[in-house]
Amino acid sequence: MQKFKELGISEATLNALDGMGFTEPTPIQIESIPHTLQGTDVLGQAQTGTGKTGAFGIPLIDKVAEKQGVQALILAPTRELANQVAEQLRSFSKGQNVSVVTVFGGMPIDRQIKSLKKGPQIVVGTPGRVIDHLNRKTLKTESISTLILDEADEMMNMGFIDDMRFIMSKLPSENRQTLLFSATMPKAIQELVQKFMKSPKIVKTMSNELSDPQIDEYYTIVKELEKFETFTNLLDVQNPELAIVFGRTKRRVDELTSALISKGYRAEGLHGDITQAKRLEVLKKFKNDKIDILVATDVAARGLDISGVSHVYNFDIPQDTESYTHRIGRTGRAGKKGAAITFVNPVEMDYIRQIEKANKRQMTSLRPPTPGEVMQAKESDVKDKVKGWVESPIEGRIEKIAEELINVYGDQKLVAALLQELITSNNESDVQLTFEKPLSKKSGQRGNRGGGNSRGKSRTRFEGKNNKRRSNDKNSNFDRNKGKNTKPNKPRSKKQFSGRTFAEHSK
Ligand SMILES: Nc1ncnc2c1ncn2[C@@H]1O[C@H](COP(=O)(O)OP(=O)(O)OP(=O)(O)O)[C@@H](O)[C@H]1O
Repeated sequence: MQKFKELGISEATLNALDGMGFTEPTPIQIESIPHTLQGTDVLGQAQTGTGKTGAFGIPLIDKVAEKQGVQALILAPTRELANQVAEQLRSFSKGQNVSVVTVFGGMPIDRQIKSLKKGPQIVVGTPGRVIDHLNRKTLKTESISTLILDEADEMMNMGFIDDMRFIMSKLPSENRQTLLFSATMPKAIQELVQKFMKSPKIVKTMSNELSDPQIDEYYTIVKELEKFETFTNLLDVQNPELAIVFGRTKRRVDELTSALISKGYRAEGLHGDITQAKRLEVLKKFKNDKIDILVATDVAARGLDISGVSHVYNFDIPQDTESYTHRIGRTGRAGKKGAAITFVNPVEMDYIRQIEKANKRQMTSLRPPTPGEVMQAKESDVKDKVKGWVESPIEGRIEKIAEELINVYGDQKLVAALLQELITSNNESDVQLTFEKPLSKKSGQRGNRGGGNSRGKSRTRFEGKNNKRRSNDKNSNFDRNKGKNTKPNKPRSKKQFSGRTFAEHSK
């Protein structure tokens, strides 16, 4: 197996990689790093979770180290992704004199201006805020020699094509190296971006399937009104380590989050109407195990790298195959296994077939858990919890109440009554989600997202009457969640990942 050293990476960067546990480069890193170091433009495509950030980020550190002024600009479609890329670059450059600054909307511009004045070598940002800084002349471009477009197809889907063109027009072009990476590269995008690049080297390390074989893919046929119950039943039976559940709209995400919280799950929502500070806080909580379920719109579909995500649930079927690929790619990362379960209304089955066809993979039908399986899962969950409770310190006054109750009812009867209450306690709360129309029946040709201008040129979109243009909610900034019930709930204990076993005997 090839080592980073053989790819021409410097000793200083090798030390940082060693500290991160990056012993061997991934295939996309092996294939693309030599070209990047030579200064060639690269169009890189590899499956989700296979190290594309390192593919452009590791050689970039060697390119910019010790230089003065902004050397590289990286554009990403969402603020979370910009932040994550910057964090990775800081890790790659540990111990070296490389400074990385992020610029994205929703955060105070003054602080960004101050950071830019200090002359970082690398700036990572979302297109809107980068343009803002270009117009204010607070982002100096004269020494930029590298432009990186991360998830370029998504930036185009979001309508950033003109913004990207504008940004490129403001950068030196003669000796500029342009790198573009994504897991999905629709033809229209390839054609379009090649105009911005100089004889790019196309590096593809995809297997035949677009979806990662590390991910077991299931679909569950369920009617709209039964979705929530089926979902919580699956959560109880599969007991994910961490789960991301995707809803189609912001309203759906808000309602689903409140409903999960009311049922005792540790969940929080993420969408474009939530303030940026809150969005970053929610992600931090998810990464630090303070919540188990992240409920999100497609704002979380691209690039987010959170280790421990064992399950992705598509509560609503995604509106196009690229979105499906990126959503499920939040699990099964860096060689780990994961499971993705897509809920499908009986009238939406054509969409499952389209995904299968596009990804050249069959999905497995997963029947909803039976009441008996759910009850069994709840019982074993409570048993696990009891162990922890018994081993934790218990206050004297509680011991006293226990003594009183045991004297009245006897210990077995008392424990049985309490267990029954624990196991069935959240069953009664009634949950009403606003009815979402299923995607309309049929089609399957290459679709257009509608909406005019440059949006919608790149996506293999399912066609149908209900396919309104996906709301570009990723960077808007209005906090609708204020005042919503976010009180902490009983944590649920973690069990071994059981998705596959369950699926196997439910085929
Ligand atoms: N050479 C390596 N050795 C070990 N771990 C690695 C290596 N390269 C990347 N990783 C880890 O693999 C995970 C996925 O990497 P990354 O986020 O770059 O994937 P990606 O291909 O950009 O995925 P996506 O398409 O979803 O954006 C990260 O946690 C990263 O730290």
